[in-house]
Amino acid sequence: MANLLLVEDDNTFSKLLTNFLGKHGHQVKACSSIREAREVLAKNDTDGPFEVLMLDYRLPDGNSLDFLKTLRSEGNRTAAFIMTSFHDIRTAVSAMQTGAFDYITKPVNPEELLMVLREALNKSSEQHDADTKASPKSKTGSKSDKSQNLEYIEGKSKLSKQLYEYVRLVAPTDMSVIIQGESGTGKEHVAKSIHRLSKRANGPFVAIDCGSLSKELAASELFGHKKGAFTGALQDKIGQFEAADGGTLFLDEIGNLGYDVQIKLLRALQERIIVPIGSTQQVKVDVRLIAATNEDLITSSANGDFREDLYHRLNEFKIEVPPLRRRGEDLSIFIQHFVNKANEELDRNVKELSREVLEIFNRYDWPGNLRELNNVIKRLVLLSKEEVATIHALPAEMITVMEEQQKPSGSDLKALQETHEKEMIEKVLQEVRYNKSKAAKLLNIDRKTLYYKIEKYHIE
Ligand SMILES: Nc1ncnc2c1ncn2[C@@H]1O[C@H](COP(=O)(O)OP(=O)(O)OP(=O)(O)O)[C@@H](O)[C@H]1O
Repeated sequence: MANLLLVEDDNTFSKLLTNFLGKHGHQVKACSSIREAREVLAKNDTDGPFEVLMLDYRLPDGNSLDFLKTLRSEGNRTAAFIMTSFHDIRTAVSAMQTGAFDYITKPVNPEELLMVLREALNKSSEQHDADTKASPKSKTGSKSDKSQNLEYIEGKSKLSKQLYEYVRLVAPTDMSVIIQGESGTGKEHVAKSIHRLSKRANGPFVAIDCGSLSKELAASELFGHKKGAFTGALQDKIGQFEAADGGTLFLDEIGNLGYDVQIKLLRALQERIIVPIGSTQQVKVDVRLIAATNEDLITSSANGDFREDLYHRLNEFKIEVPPLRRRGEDLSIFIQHFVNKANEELDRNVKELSREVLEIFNRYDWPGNLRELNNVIKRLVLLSKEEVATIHALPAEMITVMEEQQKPSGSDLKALQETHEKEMIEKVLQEVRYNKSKAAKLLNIDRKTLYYKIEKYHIE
């Protein structure tokens, strides 16, 4: 039995979920707004802490991503997943950067819900194990490796070949690397590949998700602390820099680190020395750093959000991981890989996907990249009892959205105009590396109009 917090403003759906989960042995506390959820979390009068937060995306007093961001910044690290309509999928994708564990599309399929919940509970217990361990290799705040399938595939497209050529080129050196790419493109996989092909392969690979750390926690997580250094520092703690000694430290979503921590990080990189919080003792460390980001750190440093000196120190080598929609023939290779993986995990025997499903997959632009493909296939396999997975196991709204996208016909002038407008905006944004001011200027519209159109056309 698990203790779950459900935040959902649709009362009928909320009751349905509560009953359904109750029948499966879980205890659910349901709230209908962020305010109410905050009160419940503050009181914490349930039997023990919540193990999983299930959050509807749109709530009457805000959206659950902002809510989650606040919770994370306050140090709450309970596993959370977002429930969202397919229309909001792009937002759900960014949920991953706010430290959500996963997302699930509405209407929620019961079997899928139980599967995601099971995975969230696994994650929650791993987190708990890590939090209660005070050993030097404690993975507190770090991304755990345990549940991840280490098997990976490279793909055959030109972009993939180039990607892995760079990986093999930089791996044996001790250079710091920045891995840039959209959410879910496989940046962590690339980082692990570099580690495995490096001279440090026998040393530890420690991954930290900077997106899910509060500003206060980040410094102690990276550099460790002495007992009593701050409220809550009940014992000495070794930071992840030390845990990664002799190996590789992977900092995911590095753009989320606060300015103070950035200064400390720069010093650690330059001098190869760290000082735990509350200590005066310097500790020598031998760590290779790999950082990942899905934003353009040059722009962030121009805006003053990211220190330029740190950027240059990290950027000894940069690797761009291409989005799935640009990886051409790789799509079918990844489909096969994820189908095999899902068959194994879910004890199914799906041999192939129907022609309609493949057509949709080929046309869809996969904003959540490999993670989204993996999720959609997992759902497809879970719901397919036959050897051929058909369109019926796809989220209904995915099919609707694809049908809508197909609509612009030669005679539908408005739709054609909109398609052209969308393509033009995407092209210009890419040209100016997503600098919106520059893009607005080139397109001869004001920034506000550009933002409106980006939202309207769901441009990333
Ligand atoms: N080359 C690969 N082969 C097989 N699976 C992969 C590969 N790359 C990524 N994946 C799978 O895709 C998902 C996303 O990968 P990963 O976490 O590495 O992406 P990411 O870019 O680091 O994501 P984020 O931006 O959210 O940090 C994971 O489930 C991972 O197992």
